[in-house]
Amino acid sequence: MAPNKLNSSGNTSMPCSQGENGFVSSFSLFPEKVVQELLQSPVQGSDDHLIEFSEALRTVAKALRLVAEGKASAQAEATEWKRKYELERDRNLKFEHAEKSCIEHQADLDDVRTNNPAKQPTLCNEANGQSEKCCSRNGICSHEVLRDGTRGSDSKMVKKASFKLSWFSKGDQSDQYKHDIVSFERGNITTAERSSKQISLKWESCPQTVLILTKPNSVSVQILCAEMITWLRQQKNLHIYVEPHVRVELLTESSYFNFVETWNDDKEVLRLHTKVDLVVTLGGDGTVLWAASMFKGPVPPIVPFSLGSLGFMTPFYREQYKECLESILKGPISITLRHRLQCHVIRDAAKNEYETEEPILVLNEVTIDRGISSFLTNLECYCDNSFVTCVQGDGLILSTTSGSTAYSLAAGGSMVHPQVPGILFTPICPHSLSFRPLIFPEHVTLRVQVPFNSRSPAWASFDGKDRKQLAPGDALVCSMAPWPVPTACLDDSTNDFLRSIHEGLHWNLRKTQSFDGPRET
Ligand SMILES: NC(=O)c1ccc[n+]([C@@H]2O[C@H](COP(=O)([O-])OP(=O)(O)OC[C@H]3O[C@@H](n4cnc5c(N)ncnc54)[C@H](O)[C@@H]3O)[C@@H](O)[C@H]2O)c1
Ligand SMILES: Nc1ncnc2c1ncn2[C@@H]1O[C@H](COP(=O)(O)OP(=O)(O)OP(=O)(O)O)[C@@H](O)[C@H]1O
Repeated sequence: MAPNKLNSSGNTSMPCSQGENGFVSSFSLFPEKVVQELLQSPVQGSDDHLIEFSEALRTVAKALRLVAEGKASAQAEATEWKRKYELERDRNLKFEHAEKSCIEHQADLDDVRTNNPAKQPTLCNEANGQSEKCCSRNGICSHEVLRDGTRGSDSKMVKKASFKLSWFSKGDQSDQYKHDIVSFERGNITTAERSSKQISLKWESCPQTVLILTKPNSVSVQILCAEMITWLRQQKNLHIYVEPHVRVELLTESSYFNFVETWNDDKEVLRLHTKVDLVVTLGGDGTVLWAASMFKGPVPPIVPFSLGSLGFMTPFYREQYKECLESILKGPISITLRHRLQCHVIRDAAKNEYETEEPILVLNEVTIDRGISSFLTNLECYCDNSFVTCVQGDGLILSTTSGSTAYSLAAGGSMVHPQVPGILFTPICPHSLSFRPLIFPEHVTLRVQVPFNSRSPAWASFDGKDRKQLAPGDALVCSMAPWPVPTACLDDSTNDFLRSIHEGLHWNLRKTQSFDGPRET
């Protein structure tokens, strides 16, 4: 440390510094009297005195240095605390902001769900630089995935295509959404004019990436898949994704398919919705279910081609795949937003309701049944914490309206138009003469609990797969998922639905009574 210099008046200029936040002068650390004595006492001529004085100065300097160092570290600590505080404060501000916008967004969603016309959102679309309100609860926020561009196989940056969803009704030119809740004018409660709300998807930028999913172990499907990929690449210059095993099959056939892309692990599957503009399924209903199960969040529009057996949800014919795809890629597309159920298994050992296993999304239904046990199931059911009933029989089906024509139908449930938002509550062979199926509104949360006095465990299965055992005390909680599956219509939601129950299930098909016969008198 540099020796202290005497200033012009013989005073020692002691080290002191003004730090950025008011670091005090060193002198104020000592009693005024001592400092004055030190500074006033003139340096005596005698060596002893000089030595004594310089010793005293050294001691003071050391003390000051210690103080300064102590102050500095205290200062550094204070600065560090201040930095941490500012970081925490910024984080809290961000969180509050996010929470506030989430509350606003939820309010928007609630407004949408209560069909508040003033709040009808139109989907976001950053492609043309407009930042509009967020999408509806049942829509797909195309802007949410637009941010991620990806590199195509030719290493060109591929942006996700943007699109807009709108409601339109055939007769009415405007696509304004008509609110269909009751309105109250002059004391008369009336239901607003209902409009056929067919949902339409309009591309705002060209789709560039297609994922093709195929039913396994089918030669005819493999042949069509190779042909369709070749056409999409040569005529439309699209990026194509397939499942890993399909890419291996294609390359075995010809190295031409080297441009086809795939993924390496489940983490990449979770990001698929940020890359894929359109999904094409080649198979039956199970392939559509398989396609939906690959998306744990937003689902790109799905174009199901019928190459299965029944094909209830697969309206497109393989023979006209070129015309179909031309029209789909050009748009607009009539789509059916097929609601999904989000299921959580809550184990008895869980500490609280939020400690659940990974949520499972189903497009058809979740069933809770007796499995291989020969005993009746005994399931306690609640709707929003209100007791509903106790199911004693083979089990219970909680189904979407899309799944109303699947297992639920076989168990005696009603067939419901897939655009109707609701949850079907259908018992499987109930041992009771009075148990009729129910349909709940889409906003409820259903809970199925295995009571502790149940003679055997129950089993849950999701779209017919992934069976999980439910021990006494375990529960399954189910509610509407926020991400529906948008499937393209050949005509529109209603005509496609009617065609599938007529052609697929031969609903109410009977010989017509002959004209001749007794007459009314
Ligand atoms: N007793 C039954 O009817 C029964 C039993 C088990 C599963 N299923 C259904 O099978 C579905 C799984 O289908 P998969 O193809 O993976 O298995 P799968 O191959 O066993 O097909 C079962 C049948 O259900 C039909 N199906 C599937 N979803 C349908 C829907 N939404 N509407 C009308 N029919 C539909 C399929 O076309 C198929 O013919 C389950 O979600 C369940 O609904 C039905
Ligand atoms: N890409 C896939 N990977 C693995 N399994 C699949 C895939 N696609 C379909 N599956 C399964 O293969 C089975 C048969 O598929 P799918 O249901 O489409 O054909 P299908 O039964 O002949 O037709 P349908 O369901 O219309 O009667 C289903 O259980 C389905 O879950």
